[in-house]
Amino acid sequence: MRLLEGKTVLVTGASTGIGRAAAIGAAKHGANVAINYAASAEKAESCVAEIEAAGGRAIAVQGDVALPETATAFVTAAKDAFGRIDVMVSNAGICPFHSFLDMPPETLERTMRVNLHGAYYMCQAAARAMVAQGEGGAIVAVSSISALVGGEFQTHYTPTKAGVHSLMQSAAIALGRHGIRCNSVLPGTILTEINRDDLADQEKRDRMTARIPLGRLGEAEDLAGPIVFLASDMAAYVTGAALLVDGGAYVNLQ
Ligand SMILES: NC(=O)C1=CN([C@@H]2O[C@H](COP(=O)(O)OP(=O)(O)OC[C@H]3O[C@@H](n4cnc5c(N)ncnc54)[C@H](OP(=O)(O)O)[C@@H]3O)[C@@H](O)[C@H]2O)C=CC1
Ligand SMILES: C[C@H](O)[C@@H]1OC(=O)[C@H](O)[C@@H]1O
Repeated sequence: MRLLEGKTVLVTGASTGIGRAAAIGAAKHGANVAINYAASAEKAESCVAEIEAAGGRAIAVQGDVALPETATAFVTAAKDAFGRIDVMVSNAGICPFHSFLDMPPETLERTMRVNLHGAYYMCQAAARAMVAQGEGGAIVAVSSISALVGGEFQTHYTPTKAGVHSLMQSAAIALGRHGIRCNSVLPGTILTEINRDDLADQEKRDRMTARIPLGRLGEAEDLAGPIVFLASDMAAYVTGAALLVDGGAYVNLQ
């Protein structure tokens, strides 16, 4: 069964990793897909090419999500290309690992602007278009297990993920009357570009893996199904929810 047939799905940060897997997963379920990226034009175009090669339709739009104008331009481009907006997957994010006591203010501020402000602007722009359209919609934000637990070298990052989780809860209330559902996924540790250097430390990698009841770190594709589900009418009565996709890591205290 194709869960997103004829819908337009927008995905931020879809040149690589979770966003790319979500975009390709949505296209496999029949969606027309608009992807945003910041720097990786070739990878974004290869995502579009992969979708088109499988018979789908996709466009790539460059833009820094930290800027509010990127959100309006992205939503406008998607609407121009496909005629409507049904789903926003707010995924773009950065995690420049750094110790707390000497955190450079610019690293803190950039992480906040990309991860939290970027999600805010994108979800707001999509919601405005959905309200104007008058047929509801779905927003899925990629938060993190890090919304619930800390990280020594992520003191600038984990608050942004808690913020995204909270944003979906408040937006669910604000947008319920318009038939717009707002949910988040909370990935555990997923092998992508964002943690390639961090997980080059084999001892850390083994330690992280040992905590996971399902016995392995995640792959970007592990998020595609949960995101497509929350975006689809299968989740018609799900809003304000957060779905852990972590192989069981969070519940494994001892
Ligand atoms: N990997 C993990 O373990 C986990 C990841 N997450 C979250 O998943 C999301 C995706 O990360 P992941 O796939 O792992 O990492 P990747 O580094 O593979 O992907 C990040 C994506 O975000 C884009 N991006 C970065 N900065 C900007 C920006 N300013 N404007 C627009 N796009 C931007 C990148 O595009 P470009 O390359 O063009 O710059 C890229 O497409 C993030 O929000 C992250 O916090 C959550 C939990 C766990
Ligand atoms: C980038 C990290 O490896 C990753 O990001 C998250 O949100 C997870 O909690 C992991 O720490």
